[in-house]
Amino acid sequence: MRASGTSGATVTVRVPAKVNVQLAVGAARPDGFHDLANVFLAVGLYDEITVTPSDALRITAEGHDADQIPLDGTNLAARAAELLAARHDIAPHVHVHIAKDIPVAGGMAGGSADAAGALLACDTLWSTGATREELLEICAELGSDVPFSLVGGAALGRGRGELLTPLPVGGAFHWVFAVAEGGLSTPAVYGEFDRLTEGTAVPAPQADPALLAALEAGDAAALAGALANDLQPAALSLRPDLSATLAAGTDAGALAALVSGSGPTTAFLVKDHQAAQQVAAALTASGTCRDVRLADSPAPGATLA
Ligand SMILES: C[C@](O)(CO)[C@H](O)COP(=O)(O)OP(=O)(O)OC[C@H]1O[C@@H](n2ccc(N)nc2=O)[C@H](O)[C@@H]1O
Ligand SMILES: Nc1ncnc2c1ncn2[C@@H]1O[C@H](COP(=O)(O)OP(=O)(O)OP(=O)(O)O)[C@@H](O)[C@H]1O
Repeated sequence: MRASGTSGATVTVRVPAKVNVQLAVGAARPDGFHDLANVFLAVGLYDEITVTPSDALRITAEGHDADQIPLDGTNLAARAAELLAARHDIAPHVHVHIAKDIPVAGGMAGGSADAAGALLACDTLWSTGATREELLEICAELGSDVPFSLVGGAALGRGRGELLTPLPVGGAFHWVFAVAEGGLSTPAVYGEFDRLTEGTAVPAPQADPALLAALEAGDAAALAGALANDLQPAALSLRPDLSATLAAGTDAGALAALVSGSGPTTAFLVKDHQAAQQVAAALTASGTCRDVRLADSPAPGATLA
């Protein structure tokens, strides 16, 4: 096994959050996952992952909600470092520092971003020579959303969301995010989807051509008309209070509103930065969320800082 230290070098990677502009969910598969047509869009809220050679694998975190993530081997960033190291016969002796800005357990793929960031940072630090395909394979092992965190931009995720096809985006889209009190467990939301659809024929998930065309054209009004999240009824069933947040944003002039992924963060598509300020102010005044964030899309994937 080769030593992992490279003369005190430090590598920093910046990784975006995501919103699912379409999340079409099929029936549960025998392995417990659901087949998806998952249209990911990376948004400009970022976590920053810094890795430094150390005498053992160590995780530290700072920033918003940093106290809510585990600092042991269950942290997805630690698992990413370990998986890459094991494949390349390297000792995973690295200090991974996570500067967190993506809401935790909010349906914005914060943990997935940290995993993709740690993977790219360690790969750079250790000069493993891994191909992009190998990194994507490790990402898929870490979680369904992790490949997209590496790639960024916009992409259609098939399978359980890990099989990506990049999508063209013809312009900038502006978003306001309302961060809810507490979090929602992703398996619990998929479980609630199963409960709500029990006894019905769940159709095979398909990407909506009108939504893909709106993305390609950079047409916010058309995208607003096509936004869809099959997990939204399940998230609202577990968190009925989110309806008031959705209403507060649409009443304030958002083009459209939806639950972000498995929630409980809610996402508001707006026309421009002025509308974003207006919707953000109304959401804050509504008292229906604990924080409000503005972000543009698309954003690049995991990038060396
Ligand atoms: C809701 C989304 O964020 C939308 O992008 C993702 O589908 C969830 O992706 P993720 O958090 O990376 O999820 P994973 O860590 O792969 O899986 C966590 C759990 O979510 C459920 N899960 C996840 C993905 C999927 N296609 N079907 C599922 O049923 C399963 O119960 C799984 O055990
Ligand atoms: N590096 C990490 N950052 C955030 N959460 C992590 C991390 N590692 C493990 N976790 C755990 O994973 C759980 C999900 O957190 P995360 O922020 O990824 O949720 P999410 O944004 O809803 O994910 P997704 O949108 O992919 O479903 C949390 O309960 C947290 O304790």
